[in-house]
Amino acid sequence: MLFKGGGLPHESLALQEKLFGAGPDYNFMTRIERFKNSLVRVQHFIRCCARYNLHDHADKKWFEGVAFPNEVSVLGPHSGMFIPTLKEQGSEEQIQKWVPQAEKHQIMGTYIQTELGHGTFVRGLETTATYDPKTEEFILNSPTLTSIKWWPGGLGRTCNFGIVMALLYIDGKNYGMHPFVVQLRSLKTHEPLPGLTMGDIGPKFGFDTVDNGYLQFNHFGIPRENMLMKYCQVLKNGTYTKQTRNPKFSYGAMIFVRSMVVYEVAGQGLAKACTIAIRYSAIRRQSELKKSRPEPQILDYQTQQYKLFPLLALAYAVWFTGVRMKEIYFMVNNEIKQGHTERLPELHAISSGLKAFTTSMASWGIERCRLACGGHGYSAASGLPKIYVNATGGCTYEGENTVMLLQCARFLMNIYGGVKNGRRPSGSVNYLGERISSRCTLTSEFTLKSLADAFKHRAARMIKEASERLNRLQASGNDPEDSWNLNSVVLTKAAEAHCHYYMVLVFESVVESVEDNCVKDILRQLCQLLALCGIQENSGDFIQDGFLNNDQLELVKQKQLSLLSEIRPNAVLLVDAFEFHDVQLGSILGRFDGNVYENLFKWAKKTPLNKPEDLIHRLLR
Ligand SMILES: CCCCCCCCCCCCCC(=O)SCCNC(=O)CCNC(=O)[C@H](O)C(C)(C)COP(=O)(O)OP(=O)(O)OC[C@H]1O[C@@H](n2cnc3c(N)ncnc32)[C@H](O)[C@@H]1OP(=O)(O)O
Ligand SMILES: Cc1cc2nc3c(=O)[nH]c(=O)nc-3n(C[C@H](O)[C@H](O)[C@H](O)COP(=O)(O)OP(=O)(O)OC[C@H]3O[C@@H](n4cnc5c(N)ncnc54)[C@H](O)[C@@H]3O)c2cc1C
Repeated sequence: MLFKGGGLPHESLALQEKLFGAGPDYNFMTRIERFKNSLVRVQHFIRCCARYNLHDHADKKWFEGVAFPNEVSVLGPHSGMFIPTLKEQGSEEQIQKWVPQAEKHQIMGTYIQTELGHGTFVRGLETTATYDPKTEEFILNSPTLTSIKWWPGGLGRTCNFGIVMALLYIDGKNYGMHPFVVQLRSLKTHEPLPGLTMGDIGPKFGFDTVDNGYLQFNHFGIPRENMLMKYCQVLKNGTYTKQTRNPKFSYGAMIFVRSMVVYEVAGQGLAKACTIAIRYSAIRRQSELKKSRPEPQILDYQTQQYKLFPLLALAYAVWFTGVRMKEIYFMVNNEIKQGHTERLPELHAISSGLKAFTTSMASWGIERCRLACGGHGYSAASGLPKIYVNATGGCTYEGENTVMLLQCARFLMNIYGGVKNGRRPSGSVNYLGERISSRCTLTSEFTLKSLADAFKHRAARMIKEASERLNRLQASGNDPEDSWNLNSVVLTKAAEAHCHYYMVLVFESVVESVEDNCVKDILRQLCQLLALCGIQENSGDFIQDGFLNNDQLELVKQKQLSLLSEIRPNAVLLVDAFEFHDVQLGSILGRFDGNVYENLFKWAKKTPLNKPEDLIHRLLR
């Protein structure tokens, strides 16, 4: 119950749907078959939403977890970006016009921003939307090869609508990037409309079930009413008006998805991988621990525990951080709706930083889980390759991770600069207003408070040093931009240290809030392990200014090792607590019943290469 909350009823409903549990094995399908299979599931999912009255985004998400296990659903961009952007950036009339159709899936949309030549640098996008007051239309055009839209999910074959980000031109003047609602395909024939050249961009590392696409505009007209006009308007005569609000509001869809990715992608992906690797390590026996004794479960090897338990602790930490990130998003977004925009920069910084920090950690962790499963981890039957390729996409989409860390660092530098000028920081950065203590309070007890304080010290010091280095670079004659670039490695490390502290702090607060003493003790062990591993892996950061000494580092190592034995008896229960159904895991190694070998054998016999096939037979004969 620590995890699922309201999710169980919707998962159970979805599990009753035969279509979601049955069908050919995903691993044996070609990309086209995977895509078709996914479309059949999408259609069934849409029918289920109507049948069970599923309207709420969270309810649908639980249902989707079973309907599209370990795949990214092509509905993701529709429900995660198209609808939220309509709601957040549309006027009341525009919301009334498009949102009900979109929610009933009568129109299917995506978010069309990235181009062949630019993804990261949004201000460098080239697609134009030129207003023509005579026809009261915007003319969308792709003026160059590099301006062709590239990557949007569902654009290739599925979607008939999209929100296109394009540069608004009126009377030759460039008003910057704006969102436009564009019908892409006929609602009758599903053919692309004249003036549009579009298709799928081809096979990828993962995301087989998503038709990421391209789109080239050839002077394509859309009605004036199709520019999303909540914050900016273009009147019939071409007059441009805008509310005196932050121009970065048009980046709102990205903040939303980044905030969700921490839980939905990093948290879920790593928790699934840990479930598979730890369950498997409990049934797999190998070698001898003691002569002439039965082979031990591989989970009894300390080295195996050392590989997996820190990842288990990380999975819990990322999960809790993801839940907190969602709460913060909805809280600040509500404030923004009431006109209070003060916390937008902090929301942008923390969502960018955590999206980058957690997807990188999860991606690395999932691969470690796969390696920990030995040979069978390399088989698709483990389910781990599929989890990895989908989760690691999160390091790139919605803002490449290095770039996101630099956005977080930019905010930290602003705040630290403000503190130097006497301003008091608040929220996630309030610690930057405190005096950095040089005294380390870590003792062999390793209280969660003392551990969190160590991460606070590290983050504050690294932010201070990044800021001072930036100033030094400028003082020695570099201009601000070059100074930033020459300091950017240091800046990303400072942003990571900030996010790391935030994650430890969230975990600590969850442990403190648990009432059941037994659960609290077990979670405390995990939280300690997370923090101690963080200290050991980054020990240079903690000893550089003499905060930790060698004796304390030795204590850290000792406690880490003793925690491995303490966590061992609960390890399998701790992954069972995530409550992933076998259907969601899609893994023979991670089966709940532990019946791995029999099912691996059955699975291998079904592989298409074992079927009679003329050409192969002839070539081999
Ligand atoms: C629900 C679904 C969940 C699960 C989904 C799973 C499936 C997913 C399927 C996959 C789906 C994948 C879908 C996809 O992938 S959709 C495509 C996603 N694309 C990106 O994410 C592009 C990344 N690039 C950018 O966002 C911008 O270009 C950046 C941010 C890098 C620079 O931008 P720019 O050059 O314009 O800015 P600046 O650096 O000069 O800074 C100027 C000022 O602006 C502030 N600033 C910047 N940005 C924001 C902001 N957002 N809110 C508030 N403020 C912001 C900034 O702090 C600075 O403030 P100050 O320092 O001056 O005070
Ligand atoms: C699976 C997937 C799904 C996607 N779905 C969508 C979608 O639905 N809609 C959509 O519009 N887009 C989508 N995208 C595109 C995605 O948002 C972009 O690929 C992403 O924002 C990264 O931009 P880029 O490709 O331009 O990377 P680049 O910016 O070219 O990154 C390449 C390298 O350059 C570095 N770099 C770039 N700029 C800087 C800088 N300022 N400072 C330091 N280093 C820098 C990066 O760190 C990276 O190492 C998707 C991408 C993927 C992989």
